[in-house]
Amino acid sequence: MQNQISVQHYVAAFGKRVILKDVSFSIPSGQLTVVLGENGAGKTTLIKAILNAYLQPKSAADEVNGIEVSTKKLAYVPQFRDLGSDYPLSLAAFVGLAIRQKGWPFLTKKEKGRVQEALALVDLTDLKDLPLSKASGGQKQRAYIAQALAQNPDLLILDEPTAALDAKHSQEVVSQIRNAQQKKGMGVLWISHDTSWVKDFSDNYLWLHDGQAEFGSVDSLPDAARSIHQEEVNDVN
Ligand SMILES: Nc1ncnc2c1ncn2[C@@H]1O[C@H](COP(=O)(O)OP(=O)(O)OP(=O)(O)O)[C@@H](O)[C@H]1O
Repeated sequence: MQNQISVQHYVAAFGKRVILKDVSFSIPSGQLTVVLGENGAGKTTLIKAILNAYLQPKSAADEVNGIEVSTKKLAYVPQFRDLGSDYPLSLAAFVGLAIRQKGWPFLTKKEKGRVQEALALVDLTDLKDLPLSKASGGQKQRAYIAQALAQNPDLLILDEPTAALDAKHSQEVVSQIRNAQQKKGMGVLWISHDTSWVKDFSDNYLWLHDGQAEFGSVDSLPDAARSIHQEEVNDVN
């Protein structure tokens, strides 16, 4: 199976503080990999390095800090985005914004179809005309995910997309993303502190701990990775 991300001897350090020590792993294409690790383990640092490797011009992208990203289109949904209470666009227009061609004011029929499909994947079809500023936190989060999905990425990176959602809506987003990932055959790299769904809805885990990165199938997810996170989630609740 082809790898979408290959990391060889990557080191993350801030001054003398080493966060990740010489880590190596590969993330296969077309699968859902959940990134686990306690607060401060280096998850966001690693994701930033992966995004940088993707964004570098081709000549430099082959190996940036030992990271190679082999994907044509990457979409990223950050952890928190506040678009303000006067944001003027509807959910559908917001989703369409990401795929509208430069210099062309209208979406083509095909592009409109992509917007509709992305909204349907996160169950927002009925709310498509709602101004984004009036949407609830969970609806906004789903709109951000729909905007990423409408770009038809080969690789979707999500930074805790369910962090602000209650258990019911979290579960819905998890299964919507899993459905979209399987339907589109895309890779998903998903930072999560909630491990309750991981065994049933993902393929692999990448566990960052003690400066190391451990990759494996979710069938062999270590209890230590699972329980630490459950405790964190329970603490918050
Ligand atoms: N620009 C920076 N300068 C100095 N230290 C940093 C910088 N960015 C991150 N760190 C430190 O690196 C460590 C890893 O941070 P990172 O945000 O990657 O952790 P994380 O696993 O994403 O944590 P969380 O679960 O809390 O989001 C933390 O101790 C953080 O304070």
